[in-house]
Amino acid sequence: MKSKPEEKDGDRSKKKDEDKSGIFASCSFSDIGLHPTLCQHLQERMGFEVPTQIQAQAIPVVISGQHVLVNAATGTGKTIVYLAPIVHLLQMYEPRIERSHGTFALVLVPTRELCMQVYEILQKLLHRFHWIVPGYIMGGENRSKEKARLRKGINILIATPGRLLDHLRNTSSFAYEKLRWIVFDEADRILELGFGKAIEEILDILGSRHGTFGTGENTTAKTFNVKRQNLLLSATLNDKVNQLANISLENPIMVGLDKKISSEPPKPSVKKIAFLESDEEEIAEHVDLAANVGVESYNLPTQLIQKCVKVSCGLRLVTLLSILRSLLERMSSQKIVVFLSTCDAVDFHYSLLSGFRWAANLQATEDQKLKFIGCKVIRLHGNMQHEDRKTSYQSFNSEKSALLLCTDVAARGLDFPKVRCIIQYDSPGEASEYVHRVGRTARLGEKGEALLFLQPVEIDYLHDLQKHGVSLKDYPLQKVLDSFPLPGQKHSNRKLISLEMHPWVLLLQKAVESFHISQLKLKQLAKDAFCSWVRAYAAHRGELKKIFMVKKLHLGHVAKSFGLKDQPSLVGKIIQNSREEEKEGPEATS
Ligand SMILES: Nc1ncnc2c1ncn2[C@@H]1O[C@H](COP(=O)(O)OP(=O)(O)OP(=O)(O)O)[C@@H](O)[C@H]1O
Repeated sequence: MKSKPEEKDGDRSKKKDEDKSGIFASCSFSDIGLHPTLCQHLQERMGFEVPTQIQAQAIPVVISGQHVLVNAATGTGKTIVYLAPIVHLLQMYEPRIERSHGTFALVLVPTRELCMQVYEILQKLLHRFHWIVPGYIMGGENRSKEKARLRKGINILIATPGRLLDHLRNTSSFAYEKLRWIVFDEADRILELGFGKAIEEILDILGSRHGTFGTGENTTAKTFNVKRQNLLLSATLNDKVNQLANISLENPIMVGLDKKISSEPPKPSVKKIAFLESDEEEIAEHVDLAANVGVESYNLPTQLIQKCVKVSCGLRLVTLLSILRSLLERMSSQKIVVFLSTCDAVDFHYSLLSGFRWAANLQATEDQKLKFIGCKVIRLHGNMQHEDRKTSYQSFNSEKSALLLCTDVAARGLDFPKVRCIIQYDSPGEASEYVHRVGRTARLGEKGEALLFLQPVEIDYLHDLQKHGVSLKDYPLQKVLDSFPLPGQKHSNRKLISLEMHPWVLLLQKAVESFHISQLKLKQLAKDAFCSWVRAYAAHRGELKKIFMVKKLHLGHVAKSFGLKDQPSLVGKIIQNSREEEKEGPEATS
């Protein structure tokens, strides 16, 4: 580490340029057919000098009017892939479209946060096209205000599926006769969240289900003469995308980045999904992505550093605390996201991490202790009040340095700037979820690090990831623990000892337990979190059940990971139920 600063900076910027060269295309926005005003706006007001590779490949296809499925790595600019062509085509309408004409484009997203994010980008994009009205509708918002906005007219509408269906059924003034585009952003997640039936009903009402496009069949009294174009976008392909493609796309074109990223201009990676001959019509009705992609090798950002923290259950909490502290000491200004499996677990860790004060000397008075986590701690999950959820989202967006504790509600699509590290404290389940979670960092060629916590009994999960081309290095835990100063001990004196007996671990565990004792509310949160965590663990599905086996859990150690000395009593029942369910077959995730 003795290199001259100038060399280091030079190397760094060279490395950064190399990282970015695989992301951007060597053409301009006007080369791919966008209107000059829009190109100028993208460049000058939004700071997008050139299109990303996926934008260069997909935008011309979207403009051509065909149904499209876009598959590209996280953080490569898929939002612009659909918003820019829609704005481009809508602003060309002669005479100009008006608000009262109703909705021309509908964008369906799985979460409220993504709804707000897409809406904000759309607002920016429409700056020069003031006559096109954007809007959003989503769960948690005031229905009557939404009704009023729909009555006035929203030309490009961003929506979550439940609330959209609600308005389609109950808001008679919602005008969508001119609907031309339906976009599914993070398509598979919409189905995973259980919106499958809602989507089918939405497509039926809108007359946009496969086989009924624009015919008015199965639709309400409103008739449709407009040519429809449906678009699906996701960083991962799986059965759910397949399912949605089957019901919503007609002869789709699939656009995706080549797996091998090079600095060459983008090769067209556009393929027509194969359809069978007409005598096999019944089968030909279905797009079989699974057959096209096999076991998909996921596109992960090449500059992303991925590591696995192998640690037994009883040491999980102190390990998490130590890693967070080490990360924040390494770089005081940075953003970190920690994914947990349940809302209760988020609430418990939020209370602990935002309140826990510390001094290496255990005799220190409260006044002498400092916050263990020296940055703002924010939580985000689906059981929070709508307004609190909004505040958390906005706050993590704008903070320079913060720690976000969240469930998978933040796993998809969210584009928080400058997130440096993703910690998957609870495992993600499907490999595709791993990809989306880590995708909140290392966006658009930026640096990023991802750490996955696994217990020694769960190590087979790494093989599961490997099947999808994802491989992780070991996290140097011992080294990190050794780096913390202890009263009366010099760094160099430390011997290699087991993690359980590591003096830093023992000291920290003791401090957490005494903090716990002093906080009555925390104990209840810990108990609730413990129970829901075990329930979620027992709810792993399919093959994952063989890796995350609830009967292999040492419940005393699980309790310790929530700072509890004993395991709460309710848990015996949960285990018993889950074992019975294990015999009966998979259960729904909690
Ligand atoms: N051409 C461009 N030039 C520079 N920045 C861009 C360009 N296009 C998009 N971006 C920026 O790239 C970031 C990632 O874009 P976006 O959120 O659309 O990615 P994504 O592919 O949809 O990711 P995910 O799969 O996680 O949803 C955003 O901050 C966006 O503003």
